[in-house]
Amino acid sequence: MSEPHLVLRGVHRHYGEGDKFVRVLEAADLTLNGGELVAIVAPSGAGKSTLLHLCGLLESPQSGEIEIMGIETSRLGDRGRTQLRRSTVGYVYQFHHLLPEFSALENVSMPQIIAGKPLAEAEKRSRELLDLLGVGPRASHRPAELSGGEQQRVAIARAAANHPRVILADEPTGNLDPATSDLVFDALFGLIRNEGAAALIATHNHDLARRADRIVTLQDGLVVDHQL
Ligand SMILES: Nc1ncnc2c1ncn2[C@@H]1O[C@H](COP(=O)(O)OP(=O)(O)OP(=O)(O)O)[C@@H](O)[C@H]1O
Repeated sequence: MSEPHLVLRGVHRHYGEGDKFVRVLEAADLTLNGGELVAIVAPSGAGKSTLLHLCGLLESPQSGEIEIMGIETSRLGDRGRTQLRRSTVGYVYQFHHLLPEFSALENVSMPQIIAGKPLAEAEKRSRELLDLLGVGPRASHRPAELSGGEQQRVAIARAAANHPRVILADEPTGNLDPATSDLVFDALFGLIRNEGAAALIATHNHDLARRADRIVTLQDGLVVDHQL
């Protein structure tokens, strides 16, 4: 079997001190393999966003190891972390965060251009992704000219633009109605399988979580397997 895309070992993360001390993760372990889709379902404040930020190298743990594509990240400096994040991680948020003055095609091309890809190649990849996610016909539309579900599918295409090995999604359907959530999840699932990425998706939607390969929750600072 190929190496896991993401591994957390004994990760500890707390915030604040004294009466503001909040222990979020105590000794969290998690392994995500390529093509695997894991849903994380836990109550508000349990630490889902914290876990995703740690996996995406946006925050550092106080102790423990986080490995992405075999690279142990604790000894990397800020530049090394940023480089690794840009080349291996794609992030999808609850609100799409697309750039309002740019078209769907430009929004998806942007991270590729920043990574140094020539424009024609970037646009080719963007069109493939937009087609795969069912929003190809909206490529020239700006975010305000798209529905909520379309905006979110463009945001997923953008997250996948640089072939990330790990896709992290924080409530990606949190502000969509059930039918649209289903559509966006279908698109996200199809994409992850197609690209062979590993995905960790925080969601409050149990029906969607059940469609993942595995469901985990956070309990006493640990990541534990969960059945709904
Ligand atoms: N920067 C911070 N400083 C202090 N405490 C923080 C910080 N970020 C998060 N916390 C605390 O850590 C805990 C976990 O927060 P987190 O946002 O990870 O939860 P969550 O499970 O994503 O919640 P929700 O479902 O409501 O978004 C919360 O109790 C929160 O108050």
